[in-house]
Amino acid sequence: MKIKSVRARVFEWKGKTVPPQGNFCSNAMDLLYSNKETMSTFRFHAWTVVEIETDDGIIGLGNVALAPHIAKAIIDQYLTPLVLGQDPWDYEYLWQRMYRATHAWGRKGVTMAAISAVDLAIWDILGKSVNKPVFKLLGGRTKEKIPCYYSKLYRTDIKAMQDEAQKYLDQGFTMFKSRFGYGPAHGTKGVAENLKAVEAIREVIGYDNDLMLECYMGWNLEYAKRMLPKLEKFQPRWLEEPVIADDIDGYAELNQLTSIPISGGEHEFSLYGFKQLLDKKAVSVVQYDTNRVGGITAAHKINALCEAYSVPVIPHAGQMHNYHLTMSTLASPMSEYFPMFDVEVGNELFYYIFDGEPVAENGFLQLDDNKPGLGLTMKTEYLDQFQIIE
Ligand SMILES: O=C(O)[C@H](O)[C@H](O)[C@@H](O)CO
Ligand SMILES: [Mg+2]
Repeated sequence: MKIKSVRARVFEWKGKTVPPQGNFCSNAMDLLYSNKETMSTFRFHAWTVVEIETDDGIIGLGNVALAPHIAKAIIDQYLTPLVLGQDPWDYEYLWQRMYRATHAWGRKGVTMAAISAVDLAIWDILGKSVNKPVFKLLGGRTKEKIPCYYSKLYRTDIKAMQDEAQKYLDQGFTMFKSRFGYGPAHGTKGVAENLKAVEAIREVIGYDNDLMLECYMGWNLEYAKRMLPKLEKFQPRWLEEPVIADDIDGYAELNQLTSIPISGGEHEFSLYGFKQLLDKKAVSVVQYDTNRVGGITAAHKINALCEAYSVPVIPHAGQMHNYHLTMSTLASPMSEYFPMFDVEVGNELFYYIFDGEPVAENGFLQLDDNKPGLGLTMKTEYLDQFQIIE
């Protein structure tokens, strides 16, 4: 079997979006005095879809959400020539070709995200060519079904957050992730607001359910050191991305500071990036995203690394490419899960582009043993709300 063609298209969402709200989610731009509209630089309203066709007519689907237009350019100009005419079963060799050919300027960020998209499409082909779901090629079914946590609860008014938590508690979720709205730029009032929201959600879900707290790189080491002791009484299962991804020593200091585990990894890349995080004990939960980190070829290796370090893997964002990695290893106890809703930050765009995503039932997800490849097809019902760039 040989790769005959690679097609990368950018799906730009032109449909309805939830307007950005103030203090929606702390983020790396908050520290800048000029940053007026929070999260504006972290709204992903486009997605690049990669379709790789083989000489025997199998089409594999890959995807990338980070800087999709740049990712497409990298795929078109650099990665496609490296995989055309090659056997997709030589996926490690092809991954190394893409990684080494772009090493001088790639390694992390959008280049690794572009490599991930091509790699996902290759694995989709592999599964389809042997009529097996991808997780069966990685280690098979390690769970009867996948526990998942409800991920949203962005900062808004307290009553609305409590109503949202109650709604998904009633749907059977037992694990919830919420976002802080405030950070170092918001002073002691922001600290109080942050604590008020955590307390309010705990009032709804109680202490028999898990609560995870997300900073999305919006704090700094000093602020996080002030906040962690104040958060201990709320027993969060983890505190996520308290500082910017490059502050690995900051992560490591925070991870030893209190009883609260520090999580991260959705902005880390490649096996080497996670070796560094684990060697420094920077995180107690690894959260790569398979469409960023280097695809399935890289994520599968990181799963093994995490197993060796006894650090759980809970991939970012849910989405099918991550579910196969969670299903295929005991090192991954659960998945993140965003239900389908109006396009806001953009993680939800996945539901508008692809068909096949499992819907959580009572806080669990199921994958189909009989659905070959990643198990995704292209959705048509929202196509008129996308501008597609070939
Ligand atoms: O952990 C996450 O889900 C990410 O950090 C979100 O995608 C991001 O939108 C901030 O919540
Ligand atoms: Mg996160």
